Amino acid sequence: MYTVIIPAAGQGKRMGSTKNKVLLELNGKPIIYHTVSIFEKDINCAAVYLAAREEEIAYLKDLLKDCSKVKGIMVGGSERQYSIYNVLKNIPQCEIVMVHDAARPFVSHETLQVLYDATAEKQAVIAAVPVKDTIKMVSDSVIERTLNRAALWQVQTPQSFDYRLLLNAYRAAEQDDFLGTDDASLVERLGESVSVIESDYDNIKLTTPEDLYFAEAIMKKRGI
Ligand SMILES: Nc1ccn([C@@H]2O[C@H](COP(=O)(O)OP(=O)(O)OP(=O)(O)O)[C@@H](O)[C@H]2O)c(=O)n1
Ligand SMILES: C[C@](O)(CO)[C@H](O)COP(=O)(O)O
Repeated sequence: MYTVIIPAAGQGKRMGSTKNKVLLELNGKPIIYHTVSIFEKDINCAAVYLAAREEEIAYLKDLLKDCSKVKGIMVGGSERQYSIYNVLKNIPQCEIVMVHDAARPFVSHETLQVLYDATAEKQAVIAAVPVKDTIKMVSDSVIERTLNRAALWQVQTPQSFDYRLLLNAYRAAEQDDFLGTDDASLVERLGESVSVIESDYDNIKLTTPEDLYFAEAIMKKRGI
């Protein structure tokens, strides 16, 4: 069984909304509700912990009161990494811990199962998809070089780890004042190997307003 940490304490600045984007509704329910519901239904998930903005904790507790796997909602920090760390260091010890963005409400049960099985063998495994576009490094509007697309993956969450390894990685990042944009990068800098499993292109992060159109399309396709 695994524990999942769901960071939900962002602001959604790039979404341009007046409220935290994970509280915006899709099909009559807040995005965070859709995300938590996936883990509530996942047979291998034992416990769900959320990082939330202090002023939204009471609302989330009420919204998620029927989700029996939600064991705690803790206050987040000013950066995604700080939000996750605050939860990670306050949850009961477990074997496998996953981190999944509240803003990714379309992760599939198949991806969760593949990640879970892989983490039994490897200590760090993340969901990702092969990059579809050609990616170039640009400096001052001039191309420096074209990267080898065959080696590029666009990383997502869930990111799944041996609990001790992730805790050590977060502690080391704090000590070194390192701020990463995902959890794997904290483990990578310890020199530990992180594996990738192929997820799917529906597992988008709702980041900018146009992502809401894609979300509508994904829900329509799934008959939600
Ligand atoms: N201080 C923060 C920042 C982000 N997150 C969470 O981390 C996930 C991924 O972050 P992102 O998509 O960047 O969300 P925001 O930080 O809200 O977006 P923006 O950067 O546009 O403000 C989201 O579920 C978000 O709620 C968090 O828990 N604490
Ligand atoms: C963890 C993540 O979802 C992987 O794509 C992403 O890096 C979150 O970063 P953001 O900078 O908060 O969008």
